[in-house]
Amino acid sequence: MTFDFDLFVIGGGSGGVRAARIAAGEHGARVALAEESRMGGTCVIRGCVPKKLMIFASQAGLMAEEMRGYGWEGAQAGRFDWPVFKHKLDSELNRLELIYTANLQKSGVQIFHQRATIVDAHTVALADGTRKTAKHILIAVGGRPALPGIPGEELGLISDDLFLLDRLPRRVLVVGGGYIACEFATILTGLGCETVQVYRGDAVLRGFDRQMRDMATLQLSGIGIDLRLNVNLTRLERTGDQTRVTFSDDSHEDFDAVIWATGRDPYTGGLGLENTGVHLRANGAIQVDEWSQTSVPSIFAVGDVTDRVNLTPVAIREGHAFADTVFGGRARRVAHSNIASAVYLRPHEAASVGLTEEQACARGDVDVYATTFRPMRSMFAGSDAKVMMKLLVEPETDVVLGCHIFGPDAGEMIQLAAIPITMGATKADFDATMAVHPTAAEELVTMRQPSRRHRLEIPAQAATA
Ligand SMILES: Cc1cc2nc3c(=O)[nH]c(=O)nc-3n(C[C@H](O)[C@H](O)[C@H](O)COP(=O)(O)OP(=O)(O)OC[C@H]3O[C@@H](n4cnc5c(N)ncnc54)[C@H](O)[C@@H]3O)c2cc1C
Ligand SMILES: NC(=O)c1ccc[n+]([C@@H]2O[C@H](COP(=O)([O-])OP(=O)(O)OC[C@H]3O[C@@H](n4cnc5c(N)ncnc54)[C@H](O)[C@@H]3O)[C@@H](O)[C@H]2O)c1
Repeated sequence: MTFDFDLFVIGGGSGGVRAARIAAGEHGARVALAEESRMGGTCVIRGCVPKKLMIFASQAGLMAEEMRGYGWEGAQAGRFDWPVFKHKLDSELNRLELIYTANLQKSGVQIFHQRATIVDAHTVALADGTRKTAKHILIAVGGRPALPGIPGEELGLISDDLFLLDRLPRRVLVVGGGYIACEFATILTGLGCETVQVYRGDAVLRGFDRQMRDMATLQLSGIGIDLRLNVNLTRLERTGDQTRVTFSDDSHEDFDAVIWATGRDPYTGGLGLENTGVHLRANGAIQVDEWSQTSVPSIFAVGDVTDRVNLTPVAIREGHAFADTVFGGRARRVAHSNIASAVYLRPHEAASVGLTEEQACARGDVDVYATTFRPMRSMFAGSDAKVMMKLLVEPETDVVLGCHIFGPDAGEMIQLAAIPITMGATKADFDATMAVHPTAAEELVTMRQPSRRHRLEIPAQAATA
């Protein structure tokens, strides 16, 4: 049977673009890619990139405050001009989008700027009605913001909208306690919006190390966010140009904007998967094996649509491994353990790799080397901001199971700590490493004694059995 293409990729985001470029450019496959929106996907257009630029923009007030502590009398952030920033941001995203498109073209990928759906195991339908056949189909359609399912939810904004606003809201409510909610609340308050963040749990960043969650929770309030914990919303209504929010205790308040940051769902609806027999998980994510292959042998899926670890570098690795395996004759799997990540808060970021203290305790014995301190940089300026560094070590093997850093540029630090930890480094390897002085990161190689030792309690019956 002959096909129009060796590979048809649906979705021009992190995973899809990498897979298409490697399959076509390095392995000589005939590749097509369909993108219904802008090339680059979530990360480039409405995620990591614009978000990080906004984080940088948002830190002027904190920097001015710090500099006043260093003797720069009267240092002020000045007035933030959203239209000026927005214009620059738009130009930057246009530039990146063009680069992504050009790189695909240079690799020989045929691009269709339209939505694609699946007709059968080897056929894709484009929005203009044409059909294309391919030996393999790669689904890399990503995710979409999830709404909480309450009356009036359509009156709220989603994360995509933040990057499109004509003007910033004066008073804004951010709902959620995950990566997006915490980063967005940090951005908005830093840019001068009166920011309320509500979260239904007792500490933000569920899934992260508890001690770090507590520090992040404290910091959000410390930078001026009105953070309210153990709170839910029950309804949204329009009142003039305001959005009226009713909370779970029946109180209500008006905001210029409400932003949902209540998670993301795999974007599998309306994709035609019912025509194929591709198995989905309960949350709509595409079920794949270790090779990113679905239950239909010719169809593969990578990135957020598979809901494994929803981060850009993971989608890129999965796309690359797929292309090498299927078109390059080089079987490659992606290890989904020890994946480092960072939450870009200000002034201190929260960054992690490996097990949390809670996970390590549940798994077995663990020695915790942890320190919290005021770093010289902020202490001199008169700030109370504390840094936390933590290494979790398995006593029997001395292997470092996890590392957690809450501090300035923790994202940069965790990237480097992730290398030895991925290699299986022991605490002795960390100890043998000479410190770089004076840095905050030197604590990672100078913590001598465990702060606490957790030992797995073995039930008496099991111990004597
Ligand atoms: C606000 C925000 C901030 C983030 N920050 C970070 C961060 O700092 N670090 C990090 O690692 N990750 C971050 N992420 C997560 C990261 O963006 C995703 O994990 C990553 O983009 C997933 O890549 P993907 O290829 O799976 O999907 P996407 O990048 O979402 O790409 C999917 C593409 O498919 C297109 N598409 C969908 N359906 C169709 C169709 N039927 N036909 C044609 N095209 C289609 C979409 O338009 C989209 O362009 C962030 C996410 C958000 C929302
Ligand atoms: N810095 C980064 O690397 C970065 C930044 C942003 C996003 N991301 C990726 O994108 C993914 C999605 O981010 P996210 O913040 O949307 O998801 P998330 O899963 O991290 O957080 C969702 C939050 O919404 C809350 N929530 C869910 N349903 C709710 C409801 N009905 N009412 C009230 N609260 C509710 C949850 O308790 C949770 O706090 C992340 O898991 C991450 O993988 C990464």
